[in-house]
Amino acid sequence: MIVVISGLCAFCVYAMITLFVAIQGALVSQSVELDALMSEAEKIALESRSVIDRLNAQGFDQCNDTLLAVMRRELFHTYRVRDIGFLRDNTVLCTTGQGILKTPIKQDSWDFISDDGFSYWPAARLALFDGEIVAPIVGKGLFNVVLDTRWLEQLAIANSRWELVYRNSLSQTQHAFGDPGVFRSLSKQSGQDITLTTIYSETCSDIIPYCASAEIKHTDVLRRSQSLAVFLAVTGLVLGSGSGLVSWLVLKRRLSTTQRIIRGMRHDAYFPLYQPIVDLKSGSIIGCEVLARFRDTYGALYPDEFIPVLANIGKGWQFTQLIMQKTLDDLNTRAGLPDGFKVNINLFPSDIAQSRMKDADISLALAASRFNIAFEITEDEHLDTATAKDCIQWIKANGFELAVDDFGTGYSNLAKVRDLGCNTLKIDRSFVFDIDTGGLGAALVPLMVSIAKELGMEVVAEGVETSIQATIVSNMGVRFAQGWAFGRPMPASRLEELVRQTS
Ligand SMILES: Nc1nc2c(ncn2[C@@H]2O[C@@H]3COP(=O)(O)O[C@H]4[C@@H](O)[C@H](n5cnc6c(=O)[nH]c(N)nc65)O[C@@H]4COP(=O)(O)O[C@H]3[C@H]2O)c(=O)[nH]1
Repeated sequence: MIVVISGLCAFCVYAMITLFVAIQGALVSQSVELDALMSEAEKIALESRSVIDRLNAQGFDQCNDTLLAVMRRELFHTYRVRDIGFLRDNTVLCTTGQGILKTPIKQDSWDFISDDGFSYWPAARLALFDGEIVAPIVGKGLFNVVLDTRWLEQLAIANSRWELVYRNSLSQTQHAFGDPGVFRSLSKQSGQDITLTTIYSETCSDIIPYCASAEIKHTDVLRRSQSLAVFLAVTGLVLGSGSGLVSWLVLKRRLSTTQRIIRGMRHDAYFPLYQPIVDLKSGSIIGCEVLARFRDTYGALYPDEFIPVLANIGKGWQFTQLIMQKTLDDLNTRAGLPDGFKVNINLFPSDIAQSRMKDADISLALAASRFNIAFEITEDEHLDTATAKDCIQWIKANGFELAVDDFGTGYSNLAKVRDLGCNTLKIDRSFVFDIDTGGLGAALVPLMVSIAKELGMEVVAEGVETSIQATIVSNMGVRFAQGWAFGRPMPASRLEELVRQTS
């Protein structure tokens, strides 16, 4: 579902961007085409008006062969006039196309008249060269001309509706050519307007009293450019499915964290780091806590991710043995670490509850090592069983120490700690982090210290990040501490170096 949604989202975003680009492109080409339309309209208007003015200036008052010859010569020299007519009293008497008319044609009254006296018939129906055509006519005095608008039609914007209007000195407009009603008269001299459905442009000429406008629907922008639509569809599909694929891979990778954690056991992904434990009085490093790390080809995972999974899938003991063995391999050869150096190793509650530790080869190897091994356990209901108690007895009888981890959180309480016969109490870092600003720890740590002393236990403060915190917990009677103030979890070689420096 996420894959489909993400693919669709990517497709929509992409489609919107492409549509926006296409609309901007359409707007630009609409303006260019409109300018070309206007320029052609200027040529038609100027040419037709000058033909009419020249003929009127020659003083003919009747239609004869001389006039027809003059009219035909004029027609011959024009590009944008198709026919010239001579008329009197609104009746066409002769035309360049048909000569002197046997039956003169009564001219309809004009649709509009310009400020300088030119009459217009924007869509006249007329017989021309034996055919009936619809063409604009303009006339003044004794002459009118049929305009050749084929260039205009060719220039007209495909799929766009467009209109050419005459604008008089009072800014009133009259339809002259194209699709009636398109022109809206934006208040500016020329302008553009994009609405939700259409793209509209208009421009007015400085030379002739005409304005041109064009309008295209957004949907037609794509229809107009079929190749753009195909491009949009293909690349959109590629992008949409690509994005879907990426989310699928991310999802798959996430889902397979458990697989990575399991595979990591076989592929040597786990290794231990060591965090120093410091004697606050002397400042020397008296031991370390073993903290597991995970790294495979996809990157690192942290204990908060893999420890609960390992516990859930029943791989706790296998993992504990692996870390113990690596710890021994790492530390045994480090001459810089003194005999009796304290090494704290974390156990899963199940390692004890199922008595895994008892008589295991790795437990015996640890017992035989030159280090003072302490097992860190978090108080847990499973430790109340007879099997667990038997295992704890075995642990103590074999010279190991027990430390209660994260004291003050979860199930831990002092009565149980006393019953288990723990040697060390590790105060959880949540009591330390705000101890210098009078947090909960400021009140509770002295209490924990005094009870631990009564029970004959050592106290380690976890998560000491600053020297101020170290001084405060030390003043509260805490003897040992662990935290970034003394070093982050580090490789054995670095630990050995630090021990040498501080001893
Ligand atoms: N904010 C802060 N954090 C500090 C500071 N100093 C140390 N820490 C972090 O606090 C955690 C202390 O270990 P933990 O309480 O035993 O808590 C451990 C432990 O319960 C468990 N764990 C780690 N390694 C093992 C292992 O090998 N076996 C088992 N069973 N559990 C392990 O995972 C927990 C988390 O381990 P990490 O992520 O390594 O986190 C470590 C350590 O990196 C500090 O000054 N400030």
